[in-house]
Amino acid sequence: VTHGATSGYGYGVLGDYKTLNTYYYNGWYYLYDVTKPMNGVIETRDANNGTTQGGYSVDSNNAFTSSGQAADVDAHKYAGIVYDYYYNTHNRNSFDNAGSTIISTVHYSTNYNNAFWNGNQMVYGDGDGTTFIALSGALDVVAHELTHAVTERTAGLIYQDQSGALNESMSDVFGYFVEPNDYLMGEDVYTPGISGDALRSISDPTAYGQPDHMNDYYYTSSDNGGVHTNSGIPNKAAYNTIVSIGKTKAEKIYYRALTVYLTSSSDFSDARAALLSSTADLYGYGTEYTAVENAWDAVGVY
Ligand SMILES: CCC(=O)Oc1c(C)cccc1C(=O)O
Ligand SMILES: [Ca+2]
Ligand SMILES: [Zn+2]
Repeated sequence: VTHGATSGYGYGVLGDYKTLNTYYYNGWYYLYDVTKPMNGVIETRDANNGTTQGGYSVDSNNAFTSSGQAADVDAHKYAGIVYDYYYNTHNRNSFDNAGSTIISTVHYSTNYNNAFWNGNQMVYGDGDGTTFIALSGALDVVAHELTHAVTERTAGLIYQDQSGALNESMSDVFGYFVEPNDYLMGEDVYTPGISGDALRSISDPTAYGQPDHMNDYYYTSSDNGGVHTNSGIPNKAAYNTIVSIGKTKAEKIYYRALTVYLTSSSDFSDARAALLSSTADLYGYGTEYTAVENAWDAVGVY
């Protein structure tokens, strides 16, 4: 065969075996997934500890089994899982709902305890080995980053103060919806030497220094007005909503709020209103509506 879709495999950041959608071309196998509907493509690249986009992640025998390939394996696999979540659950075709290619770059810089969406692609550091290991090794982190892209193309929540904290919260909340086995964020790649901890918790934001009530809103000029701190307040409201109406209904109202009602300057009170409008649209003014009111009352947002 000259070129085309192939099935490979590899080991992820935690040493776990996984199959991969790859592409054979001219003697090399690429982390390039063409199996998605509507021609959605997922491609994974390797910066090789530089700070450029890097070149395609390739392998000579379709077995991505070296330690240096683990971050590539997970970035690729998990981007595919997040694509599938948005398509299967919300009928959204990639972050722009137009099938744009989802690009990830791993091994960005050195000892880089960070992951981000740069406006065009996801970028993952390797961590310093103490605070983080390679950040693409956590599905909720990948979902968090790709949700920044979805938010950017929908509500466009400005990354500052309350709209910025909402931006962060949407990424954490969809990180939960994609990986609903716990209410923690980043636990799989955070502090390898400490078990049971996480970057954040949506069930108890205060466990990691975040407020869970407006009375404790953190006014600061750093971190774009504390967007990674104040996200605890809408995160707690989301947790309250999930516990009372269940994940299936909660993810529908959150997706509708993000894509229909929220705008770039929405604040926490606007988020409450957007979620109530979404709930009314989908389920009426019954128990679900009351549950969302109670969820936001409990965090002091009206
Ligand atoms: C859960 C993923 C996450 O929070 O990634 C970030 C990290 C690790 C550092 C700085 C910013 C971010 C982010 O994506 O907001
Ligand atoms: Ca998690
Ligand atoms: Zn974020």
